[in-house]
Amino acid sequence: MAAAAKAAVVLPRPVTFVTGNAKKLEEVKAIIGNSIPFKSLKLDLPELQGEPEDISKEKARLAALQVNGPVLVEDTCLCFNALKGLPGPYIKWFLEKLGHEGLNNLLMAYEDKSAYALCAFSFSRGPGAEPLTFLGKTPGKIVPARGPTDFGWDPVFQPDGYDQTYAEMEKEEKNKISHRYKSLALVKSHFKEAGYVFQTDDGTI
Ligand SMILES: O=c1[nH]cnc2c1ncn2[C@@H]1O[C@H](COP(=O)(O)OP(=O)(O)O)[C@@H](O)[C@H]1O
Ligand SMILES: [Mg+2]
Repeated sequence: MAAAAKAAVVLPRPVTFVTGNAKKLEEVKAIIGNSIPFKSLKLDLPELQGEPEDISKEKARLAALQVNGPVLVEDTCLCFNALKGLPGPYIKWFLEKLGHEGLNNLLMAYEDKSAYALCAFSFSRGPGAEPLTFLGKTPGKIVPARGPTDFGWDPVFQPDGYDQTYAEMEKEEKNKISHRYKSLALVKSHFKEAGYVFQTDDGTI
């Protein structure tokens, strides 16, 4: 006989994906599709300093309190191996201040141009619940900017095994190999395994 079924965890409403970044939202929509019922909320949450996983978890705790329900948040790092993982979680400010050329210049003194993109999604079932974190990592290298400049450091990151930068790739192609795709694949399997049940607004399940 099969093991006794676990009681389903009922979530009071769809998961809210909290982000202030429209481009991230676009990718998350494309990758998640209909597999997880979610809506989005545009909110730029403060970020703790520290390790990527801890930053993401803390963001989820804050978001769950603000939304008063289940939330999904993410934090993305771009880590240069020659710089022992920096800029990492601080890439947003490095990019803002230095631009694509400045990011390349940071590596001028090093032969090693390798880097990795790291995405940390965290899911919290609600206020007070310990968030779960899912990490997705895509290795590549830092190159002089090529391609459209509409999303962050996409033009300077060339994933291993490709001649194109993230920016030059078709969106569907990026979404099949990206750090965000890999992290969301783990989120999706977690949802599948946990078998969450979503309560709709009118109280029915
Ligand atoms: O997949 C990506 N490609 C290129 N740039 C990205 C990607 N994901 C995030 N970024 C950029 O990297 C930085 C990561 O910062 P963070 O994850 O804190 O973003 P957010 O605060 O805008 O949500 C931001 O500048 C963001 O625009
Ligand atoms: Mg960040």
